[in-house]
Amino acid sequence: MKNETAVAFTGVTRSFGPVRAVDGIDLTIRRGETVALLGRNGAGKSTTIGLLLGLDEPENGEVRLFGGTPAQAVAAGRVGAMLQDGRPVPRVTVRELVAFVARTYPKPMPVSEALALADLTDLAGRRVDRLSGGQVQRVRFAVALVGNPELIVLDEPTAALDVEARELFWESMRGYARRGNTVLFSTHYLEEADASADRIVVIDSGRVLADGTSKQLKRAAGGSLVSFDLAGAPSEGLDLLPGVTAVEIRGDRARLHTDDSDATVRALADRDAIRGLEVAPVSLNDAFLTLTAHAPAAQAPALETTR
Ligand SMILES: Nc1ncnc2c1ncn2[C@@H]1O[C@H](COP(=O)(O)OP(=O)(O)OP(=O)(O)O)[C@@H](O)[C@H]1O
Repeated sequence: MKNETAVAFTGVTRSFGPVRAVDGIDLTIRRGETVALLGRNGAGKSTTIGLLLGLDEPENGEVRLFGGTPAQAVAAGRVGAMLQDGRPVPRVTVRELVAFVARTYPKPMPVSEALALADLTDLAGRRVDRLSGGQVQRVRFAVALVGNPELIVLDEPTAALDVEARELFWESMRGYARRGNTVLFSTHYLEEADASADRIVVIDSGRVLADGTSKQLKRAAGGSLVSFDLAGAPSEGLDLLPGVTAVEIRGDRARLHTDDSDATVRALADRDAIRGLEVAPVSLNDAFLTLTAHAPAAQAPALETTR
């Protein structure tokens, strides 16, 4: 069961007028995986999720869920979703709303279990329209999982949550994933992808730029960063040093991306260029910036981090 395919995109495209929101995506997600869809504003994440859920149709290519169409998987109750827009329903309590949704699924989990997973047990009797933004997000999470779906799709689930609420949310999500379920979530938060996903798919301009574990992405972007003060020395030739894959000069400081930091540091020592030397692993943030550096800028290049 573990290796069975949950999600398969093959050559999927979707345009809006001149904008190619999804531009030939091939993507396979196996059952039990937790995958982060990471990208800048306008990268194509929500469009991809809409196609996955069958809310929208691809122009070219095909989307399959559990070997069938998205509509079949959704109708069979195998998919739960938490999308970006969704207003609280007035006047019903949290328990009433979750119970109502549960009745629309063929094999729901007990309502109390969904409430516990979303950390809502203490709020079960409260009216949904009287909750804080973070509490409403948890209700939406409970609504997404009460049908006991094998695949849960979360579009920027922690947008607008504070740090503590975000951590609680991911704890709940990991609890759900540990039961063997498949999770796909989109985010701009690099640390969230790093901490909560088995695999990260970076998309930009509707294309998959990178796909792998956070370790693999960091390695693809150059394994370490070696930085030092130029102290007035010329920067020519730094790109030719052993291991170096890219060079950035910021003021008087040079930052070398390297896949062999030992060899790079030895070569710098030979040049007597080790003033203020620092060696650090590439962060996922650096990896993301390197990977998207050559792509055309998205409409709003905001890159958020949780720290
Ligand atoms: N219904 C639509 N009509 C016209 N253009 C659209 C529509 N939906 C999306 N787009 C465009 O398609 C591109 C991809 O948008 P999408 O919402 O998929 O990106 P995103 O990665 O989810 O962005 P964000 O992080 O800002 O939510 C953008 O250029 C967007 O303006």
